[in-house]
Amino acid sequence: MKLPDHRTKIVCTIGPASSPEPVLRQLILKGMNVARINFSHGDLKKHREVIQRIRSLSTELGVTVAILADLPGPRIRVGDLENEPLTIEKGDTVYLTPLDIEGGKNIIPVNYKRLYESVSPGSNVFLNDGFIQLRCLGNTDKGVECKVEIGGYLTSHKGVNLPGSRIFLDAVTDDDLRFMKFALDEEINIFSLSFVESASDIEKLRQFAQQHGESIYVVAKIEREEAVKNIDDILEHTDAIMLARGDLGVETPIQQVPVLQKEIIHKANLRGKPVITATHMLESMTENIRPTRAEATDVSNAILDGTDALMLSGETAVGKYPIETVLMMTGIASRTEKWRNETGWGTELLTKGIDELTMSVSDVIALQVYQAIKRLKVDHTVTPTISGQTPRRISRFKPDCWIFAMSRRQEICETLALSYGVYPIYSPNKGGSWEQTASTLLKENQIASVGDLIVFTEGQSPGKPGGTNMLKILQIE
Ligand SMILES: Nc1ncnc2c1ncn2[C@@H]1O[C@H](COP(=O)(O)OP(=O)(O)OP(=O)(O)O)[C@@H](O)[C@H]1O
Ligand SMILES: CC(=O)C(=O)O
Ligand SMILES: [K+]
Ligand SMILES: [Mg+2]
Repeated sequence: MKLPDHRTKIVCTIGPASSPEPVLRQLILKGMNVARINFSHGDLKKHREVIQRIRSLSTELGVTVAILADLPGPRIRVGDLENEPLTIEKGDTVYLTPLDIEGGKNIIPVNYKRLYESVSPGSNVFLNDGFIQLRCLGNTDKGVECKVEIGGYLTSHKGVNLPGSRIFLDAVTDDDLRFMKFALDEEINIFSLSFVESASDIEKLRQFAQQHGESIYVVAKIEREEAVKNIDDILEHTDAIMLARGDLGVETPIQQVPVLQKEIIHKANLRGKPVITATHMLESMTENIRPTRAEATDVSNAILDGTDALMLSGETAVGKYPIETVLMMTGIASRTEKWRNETGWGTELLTKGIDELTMSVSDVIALQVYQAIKRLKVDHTVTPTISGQTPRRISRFKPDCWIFAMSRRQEICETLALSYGVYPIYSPNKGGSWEQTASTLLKENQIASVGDLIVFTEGQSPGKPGGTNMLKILQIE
């Protein structure tokens, strides 16, 4: 058991650059808490190999590493292009076609059958994360005729966004269900869903899992205008959210992304739902060994906004420096957290508005744990947990001490890999009190020493989730 220097959780997207065993090993040793598998890319055989590799490294190194299966949702993509990259110039006319053909000069295939119905003259179409912008003129025999407003280079399978247009695709597609079945068979129980619009999309995923006898942890990806509008309801139903800034910056005005980030993180914090801030965090490190100043600042600011986790995408999936990128991220995180703990910067925001929420008994206990940590300079928090709720409720305040979450269930430990400052400990604990088990463990691992203050939470009816109703403050003897 070795505690990291940083308490912000690190999510790495795994791709060709990070799949080899030695790279995965280093990523885990340097601070990766969650491995994200993006089912929009790669093939199932490769995914299975990577999943098995991560599991065995996690056991060997004694580090909890959660696996997050990212489902594409109703994602529209460019099809295959004959010659790549295709140069698209401002002022050109191009045709978008739903036919499954190879794209070429001025004709771009799109994997969406009902394209003609979704767009109308004047609609905007964005390609490749919004870097290419088209305006629709109308439907023709050749396809949807579009004028290029902003040109660029296009390669196969890049994303297509139709902000403001109605999309006739299921929120959870057949592909999503196929990927989900595969992931459930691999004993993955953490899923993120792309392009969520409302809480019912989340419920569909849960129902499918239930039909397979599984209960899952859902991360709703906030990347559509609709999701921003429905954020309160989504937070009510989801387990966590991801600020998927890549698509969010195309689907909503990019100028609004920074304030949406702040508002949405705050709302999620208040409700004790973990947040992952994603996309372009250290983007330039995909190619370079040093990030830009703006990127370093972005990482730090997301932490000060109250994010639980930070995500790397291309940086670790296809980048030249996956390990260096994680080290850079954890370095910025530990500096920022130390400073926040010293100055209290932004911490008043973490409790702002909490009085207006209805609170359960365990919410009140969590708030008291936070007060105790602040006022008594508590050294460690220990929370035995069944569902993970108590440690998550404490974690939302981003306190200045580790929250050791002890659970009899490995899959709950994995979900806690997403919560700020939570150190999950899988502990079958057959016989013996949690208090004893925890004190012994912390002493044996030289984490706690004589005189240390520990906050310990407990439920009166052990075995019942949501039953935490006690708080004890103990001194290690
Ligand atoms: N398993 C994989 N195999 C091959 N390439 C991958 C894999 N995962 C990711 N990549 C590459 O890394 C890039 C960045 O990863 P990311 O997960 O952000 O994908 P994206 O397509 O940009 O995002 P999204 O699917 O969430 O819209 C991708 O564009 C893709 O080229
Ligand atoms: C991660 C993701 O899906 C996005 O940023 O759009
Ligand atoms: K995806
Ligand atoms: Mg996206």
